[in-house]
Amino acid sequence: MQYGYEVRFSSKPEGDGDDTQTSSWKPNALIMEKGLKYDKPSVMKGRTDVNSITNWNAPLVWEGTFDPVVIDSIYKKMDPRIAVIVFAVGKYTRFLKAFIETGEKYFMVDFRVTYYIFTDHEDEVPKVQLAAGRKITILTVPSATRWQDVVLGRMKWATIAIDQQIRSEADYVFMMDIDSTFRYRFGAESLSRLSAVLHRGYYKTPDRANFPYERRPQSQAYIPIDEGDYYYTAAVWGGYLEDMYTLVKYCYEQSKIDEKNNIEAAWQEESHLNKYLLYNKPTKVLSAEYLWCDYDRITEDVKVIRISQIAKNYAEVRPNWN
Ligand SMILES: CC(=O)N[C@H]1[C@@H](OP(=O)(O)OP(=O)(O)OC[C@H]2O[C@@H](n3ccc(=O)[nH]c3=O)[C@H](O)[C@@H]2O)O[C@H](CO)[C@H](O)[C@@H]1O
Ligand SMILES: [Mn+2]
Repeated sequence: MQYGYEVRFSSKPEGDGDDTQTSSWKPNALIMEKGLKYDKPSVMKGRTDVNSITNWNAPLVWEGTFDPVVIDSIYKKMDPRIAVIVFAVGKYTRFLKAFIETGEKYFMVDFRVTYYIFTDHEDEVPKVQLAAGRKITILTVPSATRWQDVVLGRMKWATIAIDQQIRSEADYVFMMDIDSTFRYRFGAESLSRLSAVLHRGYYKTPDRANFPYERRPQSQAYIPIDEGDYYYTAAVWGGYLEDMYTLVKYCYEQSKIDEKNNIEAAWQEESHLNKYLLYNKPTKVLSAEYLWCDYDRITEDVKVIRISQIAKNYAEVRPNWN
């Protein structure tokens, strides 16, 4: 039985051996084991109903655009340490159990994963049995009276935690919303220097002017009406630790400048994230399969749902309304 619980923040990690273990992970090394059996890839056949490449030549990942056997073999060779950063502040601790339990079933199965749980209610973190090589680290953060402070605060606390601790413990970092459950494989095909997920509500929006980007020039997140590629969700994003650190810190710093100027971006850190990713293109774009939601009809092109956002009563779970 492994719970692997540790509670710490500013203190130096004690470690169980895992933390200091050097990983064999190397960026960009696409080395596959010998003798692996898998279907021959075709140059002619593939998904024809959706685009699976961006105009900067990055993969746009859908079910059917990768072979899990091949991808897993490559990334298992690197055996990266994967950090998942989630916040469960106030009433959001109720989402932890299902998130972790389903994560154990579908998220990076057979990989080394640490769930970093940032919470103001350590005692409400459930005991979930984890597979070998996986653990939970609890980090305490202050409570909040505005949900906006929690969602933006994520950028601040994640910046500090990466600096103080996570940098020496992980190769990849994912930032995720906690109000979600895994439903289907979410695996190594999602790994790259910087991977962002298309927001399910806007992935088919034909006109970029209709993206909910921040449109006020006074905000650091401002994007002119005639610019933009896609609208990305801030509920799931990931990449190499240092690239993620740069981006998380960017969102934190930009929102601090906004705060000084008495402005809050339309969709908080999501607006800053979208601004960054417009000018610093992600190296993989993950389709809306990677974040759907319980209350939206499933569209024809979405063959599987890997994470689904739980339908929740905003007024009931959030500390404030609007
Ligand atoms: C699907 C999607 O695009 N999600 C975005 C959308 O989220 P949502 O409307 O889904 O926001 P949300 O209520 O899930 O808040 C985002 C996350 O912050 C944490 N939290 C929030 C409030 C609180 O009291 N306690 C707490 O722990 C928790 O991890 C939660 O999952 O808008 C937010 C900002 O407006 C963020 O950009 C989310 O990533
Ligand atoms: Mn959410």
